[in-house]
Amino acid sequence: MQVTIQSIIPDYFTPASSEVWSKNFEFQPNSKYLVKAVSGSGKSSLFNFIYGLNNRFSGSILFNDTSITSFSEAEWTSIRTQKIAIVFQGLKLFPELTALENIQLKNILTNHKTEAEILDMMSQLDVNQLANKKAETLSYGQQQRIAIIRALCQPFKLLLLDEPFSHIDEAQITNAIALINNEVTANQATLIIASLGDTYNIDYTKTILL
Ligand SMILES: Nc1ncnc2c1ncn2[C@@H]1O[C@H](COP(=O)(O)OP(=O)(O)OP(=O)(O)O)[C@@H](O)[C@H]1O
Repeated sequence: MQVTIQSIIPDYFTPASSEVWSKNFEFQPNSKYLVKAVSGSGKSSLFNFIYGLNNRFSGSILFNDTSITSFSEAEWTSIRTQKIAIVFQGLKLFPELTALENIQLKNILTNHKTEAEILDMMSQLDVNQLANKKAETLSYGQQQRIAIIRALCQPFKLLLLDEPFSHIDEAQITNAIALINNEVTANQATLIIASLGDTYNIDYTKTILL
């Protein structure tokens, strides 16, 4: 999916000069981007704009050739189930649900992965033994790995990851990147990772500064 941003500026803060704010930029289909941002430069805002959770900006965002302001709530629901997957900086897991129940939330709607496939993904990230534990009982790094797997258990053409590895050790980051790369390729999707500084070992099409 092509995502075009045209002269976007948040309504509620004045960003510093960057390669994104106030500029025109196209995130191309089947491409990988690192968005490097210092804290407070607005990367969570950018992701919330693209995900349709926050419309407090001027300028335009287009998916392929369609402005996102034209989407109805029903269309956004469909987009968030079928087209865009996300790992929020704050993860947004449901604390009372188990790890597996959290992962299944969108998968149940789309039948994208079998339970065996999900458990295999969990074992690749060494969280399979946590499947039946409530999310609130897991460490933050374990929750991050659950949130990553949840994002991968739906169809998507765009995967947004907001500091997804901040509490994960090197070995598990390597495993997570392998899993993410596989699923991005299988879905023929665009990947956008936001990071405060780490670049990770990913074959980016482009790194942009926010
Ligand atoms: N809903 C809001 N209303 C008003 N100001 C906001 C709102 N959300 C964010 N801001 C402000 O906008 C700026 C960017 O916030 P944002 O969370 O997008 O940055 P960020 O780069 O993701 O930050 P961090 O990496 O520290 O989480 C900050 O100055 C923040 O205080």
